[in-house]
Amino acid sequence: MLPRIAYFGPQGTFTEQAARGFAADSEVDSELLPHDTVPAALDAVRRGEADGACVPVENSVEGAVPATMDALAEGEPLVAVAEAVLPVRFSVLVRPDGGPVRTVASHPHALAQVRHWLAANLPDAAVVATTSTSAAAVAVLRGDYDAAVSAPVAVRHYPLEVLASDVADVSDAKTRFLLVRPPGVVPGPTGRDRTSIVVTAPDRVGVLSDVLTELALRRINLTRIESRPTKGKLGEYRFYVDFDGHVAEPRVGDALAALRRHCPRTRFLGSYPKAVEGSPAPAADNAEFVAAAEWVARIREGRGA
Ligand SMILES: O=C(O)C(=O)Cc1ccccc1
Repeated sequence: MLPRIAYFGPQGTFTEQAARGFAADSEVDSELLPHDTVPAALDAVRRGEADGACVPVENSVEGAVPATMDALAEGEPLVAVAEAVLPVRFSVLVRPDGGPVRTVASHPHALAQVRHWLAANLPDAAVVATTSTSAAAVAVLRGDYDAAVSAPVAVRHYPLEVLASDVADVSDAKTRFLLVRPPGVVPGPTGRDRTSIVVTAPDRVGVLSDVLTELALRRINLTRIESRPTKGKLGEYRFYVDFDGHVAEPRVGDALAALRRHCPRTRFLGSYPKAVEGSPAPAADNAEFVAAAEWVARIREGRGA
């Protein structure tokens, strides 16, 4: 389906593992193209150099990945067609000839997830943020830092040694990744789908409540809401909203139309199968929406009351 998949790299990131999973599910052999930042991976798709991009979107311990959220809300629209959830446990990598560990580098999300481990095991090491976990491994190889908190696969790509493996303050931490591509025909509903949108709320009383009420009225289960500043006016926010259901379902379509009336700056970020079983499948209530729409149609056609 997507012959060229850009991903947040370089080689050996957790995102590469997720991209490999998406590639394995594809009917075609996909080429995986590493990019050093999330915006660079997304821009490769916008420029037509890749057919899709795999990016991290949120983590069960650290929350949203802001770089992904901002880059999906701005620029040419991209739409998610699949998600993956991976367990996240880290390896701490050092140079084989390395001496004492004075500096430890990694992606801020990784560092936040091993804070206790670092305090207990490398209390004197200075902590340095890098663009990704594997960028940290590359920097250690170069001699910039002494240790990298990396994905376990990174050691297959870089000649480093494992100082510690299976490192995580929270043992069942998970990260969610999206596969996005330019807008096209939305893959059909599976009965266990998620829809993602980003809403820029006008500055007026009750607007967020209006948005959430449109979902609640239709018994649509909200699965995530995050706010980020628009970077324009102080106090102006975007809301990233995920909920159960698919745009093809009447009640989801109704809700989206109603939301858009409250917030004309609403962007559709995709309807795609959920990677994890969560709340009940939303299909059960669609029949009510279809029956109600048919009733109105009959009235309009003079066939009922
Ligand atoms: O840097 C990586 O390896 C990523 O893919 C981002 C990330 C960082 C920390 C946990 C999960 C994903």
